[in-house]
Amino acid sequence: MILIDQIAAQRGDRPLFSDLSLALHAGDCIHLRGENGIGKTSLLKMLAGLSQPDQGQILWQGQALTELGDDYHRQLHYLGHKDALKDLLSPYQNLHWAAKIAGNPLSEAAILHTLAKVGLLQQCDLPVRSLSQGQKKRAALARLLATPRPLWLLDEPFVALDTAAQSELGEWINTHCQQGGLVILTSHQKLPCTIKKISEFTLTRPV
Ligand SMILES: Nc1ncnc2c1ncn2[C@@H]1O[C@H](COP(=O)(O)OP(=O)(O)OP(=O)(O)O)[C@@H](O)[C@H]1O
Repeated sequence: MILIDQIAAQRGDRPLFSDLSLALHAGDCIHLRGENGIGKTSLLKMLAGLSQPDQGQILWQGQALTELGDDYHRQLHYLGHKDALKDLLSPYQNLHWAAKIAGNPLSEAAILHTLAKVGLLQQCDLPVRSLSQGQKKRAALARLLATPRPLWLLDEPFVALDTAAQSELGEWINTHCQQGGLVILTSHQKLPCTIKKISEFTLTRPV
């Protein structure tokens, strides 16, 4: 599904990684690990097609990301450290507009159903800026459930979530992988045991 083919990247004079290769398949859940500043977010952004490696290439279904452009972006959900929510809009409006802009408009019933799943029905019309950190995270995670896409790239998705919400996200990840999706996530936290099958990949400093 994804082939990372001998990529190298550096920030300023400092190499982040070099000669990094990895093959990831449908159904995989990968926990990308490594110390602070090692390059996990940088790698996730490259996998999301938001930045390019300095050397090597990343392939999706055999085609280079650089050739696929927007076709590739429609295959994935990228949840970064910033939740990519419009603060003045409500969770309902955020979901409505995100789906519409992505070309997959959602019905009112579908939006409310999704917001109920992430536990935000009561807050669905409040501006996001008035929500707690955990509620904001739930509003961002709603996109995963609202629009099915095979690849989930999740940067610290468990931060700010309470224990129950962490378990639920673990179940969604589990189901997604069982249905042939691919999940690559970073986390410095202990992962919920609801994720049944997960492989670790640890980034280390280049020698
Ligand atoms: N836009 C940028 N310009 C310059 N340096 C950057 C940029 N983005 C990241 N870096 C540097 O690249 C290195 C890797 O950062 P990155 O965010 O990928 O690490 P990380 O492994 O995700 O860390 P953490 O576990 O702390 O989240 C850091 O030293 C960071 O300062």
